[in-house]
This record gives sequence, structure tokens and C-alpha cells, in this order.
Amino acid sequence: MRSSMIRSVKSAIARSSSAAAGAQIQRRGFSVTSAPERKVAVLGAAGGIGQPLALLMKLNPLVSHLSLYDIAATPGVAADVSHINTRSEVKGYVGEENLGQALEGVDVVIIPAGVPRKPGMTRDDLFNINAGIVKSLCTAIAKYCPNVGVAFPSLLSSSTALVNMISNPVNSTVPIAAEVFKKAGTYDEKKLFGVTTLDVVRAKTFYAGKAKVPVAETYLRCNPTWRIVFCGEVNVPVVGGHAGITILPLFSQATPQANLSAEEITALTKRTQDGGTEVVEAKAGKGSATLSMAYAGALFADACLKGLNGVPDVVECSYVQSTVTELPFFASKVRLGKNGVEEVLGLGPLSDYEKEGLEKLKPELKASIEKGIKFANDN
Ligand SMILES: NC(=O)C1=CN([C@@H]2O[C@H](COP(=O)(O)OP(=O)(O)OC[C@H]3O[C@@H](n4cnc5c(N)ncnc54)[C@H](O)[C@@H]3O)[C@@H](O)[C@H]2O)C=CC1
Ligand SMILES: O=C([O-])CC(=O)C(=O)O
Repeated sequence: MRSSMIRSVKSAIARSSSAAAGAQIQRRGFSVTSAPERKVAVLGAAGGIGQPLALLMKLNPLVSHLSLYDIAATPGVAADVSHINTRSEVKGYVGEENLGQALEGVDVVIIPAGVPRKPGMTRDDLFNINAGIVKSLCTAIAKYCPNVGVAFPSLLSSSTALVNMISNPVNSTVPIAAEVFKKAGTYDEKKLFGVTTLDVVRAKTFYAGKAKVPVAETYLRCNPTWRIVFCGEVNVPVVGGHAGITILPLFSQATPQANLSAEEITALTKRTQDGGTEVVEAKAGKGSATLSMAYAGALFADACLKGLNGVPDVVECSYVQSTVTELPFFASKVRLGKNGVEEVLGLGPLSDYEKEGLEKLKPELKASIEKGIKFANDN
């Protein structure tokens, strides 16, 4: 009886949400097949993340042009992906002399360029190589994708782009990018994002396993008056940064709620914080997370595109310029819109354990931010 009730509520929700989606599409005057033209560039497209990310972006119907750039091997990746019979036109660019063309007119630039960790390394150990890579790519982005709103936009292009930074250490590469854009006079804090989606993906997976709920299903529950209410999918906000203890999952806000012990929450927090290391060790010298990262990067880019297209209430966690704490960059829930960040949302109520975690992460995150800013200004 109860299960047939749940089934009928589920199908009612499916019907009403598809009707709402249809109405939204009509209001905005486009369907998926006639969605606005959107160009996405992947810089580092021939790499471990870049290749599956290129595939996933090729499958995204919101993308009309897919620009794949790397310092080597992009023609092969682009030729391969371009045979897939989906909407976007794919072009591959190789070598710095072609970066300008790759970036021309882009709406979203995703950056997974740079070296990955090996066992025993921290993300900060990647700084010396990746900081320079990110700086040079952001210099090109400033030149070829300047913000239309700034005083002296480049004459080379009038496009504006959202930047999705994947390259590690994200806690420092995002401040580096901000400094490069500031120096070039093209900085718009609404358009720069550190991609922390993989932390959320992991937190959801680990939490659902522990709470014994299906991770990918729409969740319904009875409220105290025994009415069935829609609660969405498993969700866990993750705030702070993207390295070790700076990754702070907020399991006290996880949905659906589960009665987990303090020990279970501590173990889940630690596993989320060490998720990257778990993969690095399992790959035993052959790199870090690539497939789950490509999935997470594709999810975040899709959210950015939806925001640009005017889809309401697109909320994702991301590492952005922030006043949520005293730190200038911080990951929290962000509402995405037509200009990128529409609103940086606050932390919400924290448990004592999370409050403690927040205070503990601040010195490390502060140091990583300062390191990035110093690098950008000294080099
Ligand atoms: N934000 C996150 O959650 C995650 C970040 N990462 C980071 O993503 C980065 C990439 O990881 P993988 O794809 O596994 O590495 P990879 O070594 O497989 O691929 C990196 C690609 O970047 C390219 N590249 C190097 N310099 C470049 C430049 N100047 N311009 C364009 N492309 C350039 C390389 O040719 C290579 O194809 C690493 O820094 C890694 O730590 C990895 C997983 C998760
Ligand atoms: O751990 C790494 O080096 C890659 C990464 O950022 C992650 O998997 O979260």
C-alpha cells in the first residue's frame, strides 16, 4: 500500500517537474534542440581528465561548439570525439600559437591542464609546475575572453567567459587566476570558479552508503502528519577549499537525514577529505582521479551553462571569491545565473564538529591563498 503510494507520488512529481521544465523552456523561447549557442573550451583536453571531460561535454545538448586545446595530442582527441552524433561542433587546437583561436567566443572555459599527484605528494606539491601553467593560460583568457563590462575591453574579442578551474592546488590556482585577471583589468569575481564538485560527489556517495539510502534516487519521506513530501536527491554541501582538512563536508545538513553516530560522521568526513589520496594510492603512480573528476567537471559546467541560459535555482558548491568567512576565497553553495555567480550562499547552521573543522581549516586555506597571490605578483 505504502509502496504503491510512493510510486504514484513519484510519477506525479516526474509529471509536474517535466511540465514545469516544459513551461520554462516555452517561457525562455527555446527547446533543448534550439537552446542558445554555447561554446565550451577545455584546456588540457588530451589529459586524463581532459579526454573523458571532452566526451561528456560532447554529450551535453547545451553545448553548440566544443573547443579542445592542449600542448600535444589534441587533434586525435578532437577527431575521435567529433564523430559522435550529438549537437556540438568539435575543433581541436594544439600549441600556444593556436590558444587564441581556441578561446575565441567561449562561454565557459574548463581548465584541467597541469600535472597530477603521485603517491606521497600533497596537492600543494604540484604548485611549482601548475602555478605557471595556470598563469599562462589565464593570461591568454584575459586577452581573448575579456569581460565586456570592463573599461577597456580588448579589441580582439568581445566575449566573456566563465572560468572553471580544475588544476591543483585549486586553493591557490584560483587566487592566481584572479590576480592575473586583475592585472589585465578583466577580473570579474562572478566568473571565476574553483571546481570542488568532486568533493560533493564523493560526500554524497559515501554518505548514501553509510545512511543506506539510494544515492541517485529521488527521495520521499513522510512528514510528522504522515503526508509524503518530496526531499530531492541525496545531497551534502561541502565547503572550505579543495585539499585535505580544508575540505569540510557538512553532514549535519545532508539530506535525507540519517541517524549517524559521531564516529560515523568523523569517518565520513575523513574519507571525503582523503578521497583524492585514496584514488592516488589506488592508481599507484599512474595519476589521480580522472573519470570521477571528468564527471564532476561536466556536472559543474552543465550547471554554469544552465545558469547562463537563465534556468532558475541552479545551486552548486564552488570555491569562489567570498565574504562568507574572513578569507577572500571560500567554497560554499553558490547560485548560478546569467552572469555567473548570482549569489554566494551562507554556511547555514553548523554542528559543533563542523564549527571546529571550519576554524581548523582557515590557517591552511589562508596560506594557500596568499601563496597563490604572491606567485602571481612576483612572476
Ligand atoms: N579540482 C579537482 O577536484 C581535481 C583536480 N585535479 C587536477 O587536474 C589536473 C590534471 O589532471 P590529469 O588530467 O589527471 O593530468 P594529466 O597529466 O593526465 O593531463 C594534464 C594535461 O594537461 C596538459 N597541459 C600541460 N600543460 C599545458 C598547458 N600549458 N596548456 C594546455 N594543456 C597543458 C598536458 O599535456 C596533459 O594533456 C591536475 O593538476 C590534477 O591535480 C585532478 C582531480 C580532481
Ligand atoms: O587528489 C588529487 O590530487 C586530485 C584531486 O584533487 C582529487 O581527486 O580530489
